[in-house]
Amino acid sequence: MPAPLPDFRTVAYSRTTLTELMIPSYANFGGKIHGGILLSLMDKVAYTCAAKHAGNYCVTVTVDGVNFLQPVEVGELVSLMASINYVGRTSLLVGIKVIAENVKTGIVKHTNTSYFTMVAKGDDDKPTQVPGLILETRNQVRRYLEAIKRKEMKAQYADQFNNAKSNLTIEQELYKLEGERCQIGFEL
Ligand SMILES: CC(=O)SCCNC(=O)CCNC(=O)[C@H](O)C(C)(C)COP(=O)(O)OP(=O)(O)OC[C@H]1O[C@@H](n2cnc3c(N)ncnc32)[C@H](O)[C@@H]1OP(=O)(O)O
Repeated sequence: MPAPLPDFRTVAYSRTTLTELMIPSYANFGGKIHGGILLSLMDKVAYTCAAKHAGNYCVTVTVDGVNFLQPVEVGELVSLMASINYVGRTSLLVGIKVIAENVKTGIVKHTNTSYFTMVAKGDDDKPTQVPGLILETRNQVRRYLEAIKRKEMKAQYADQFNNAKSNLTIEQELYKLEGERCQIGFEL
């Protein structure tokens, strides 16, 4: 029988940093690192952090805030710092900060901060409860509260967008295409 999970774990318990050298095979035709490589590394560090907190395998459910703000170059050292910002019953929100360092100049750039929602799965492959989170600093409390706000606002946005989509009629909104860079290539 597996050992019972503790009721609560600290943020520090699962905090994870992954550092990887950007090698030439990671580059796109323009010589910069593929976004997909960075996404894959982000998924890896999110998984490690979430699984460590949960004490179980986890799956990625949603990814928020992926904006590649600055290109990453071959030869740079990319570090991905992940920590648990929030826990629900079976879900965890992992915040990931990505930085890239030029080893010659020492210049460090912040390339993005993203949020991965992961869900812990039990041996039956069903979502399973995760330990609660012990918040030990004001920053951890702030991140937890931000995560609650993010969840509330996402739910509101999803409702509003679904509503707007179901009320959308082409005839009423057609005027919005004026000035857009598209042409209607059939008879409406
Ligand atoms: C493209 C890829 O590579 S995907 C990579 C790997 N990812 C996967 O395989 C995930 C596949 N998806 C799944 O297995 C399922 O949809 C699950 C486990 C994520 C959710 O299963 P469900 O049957 O909907 O479970 P349930 O309704 O109990 O929700 C479980 C948790 O997920 C959360 N959840 C479900 N959908 C979402 C969503 N869209 N956004 C945020 N959280 C979500 C729920 O809020 C709940 O969290 P809580 O327990 O903390 O309150």
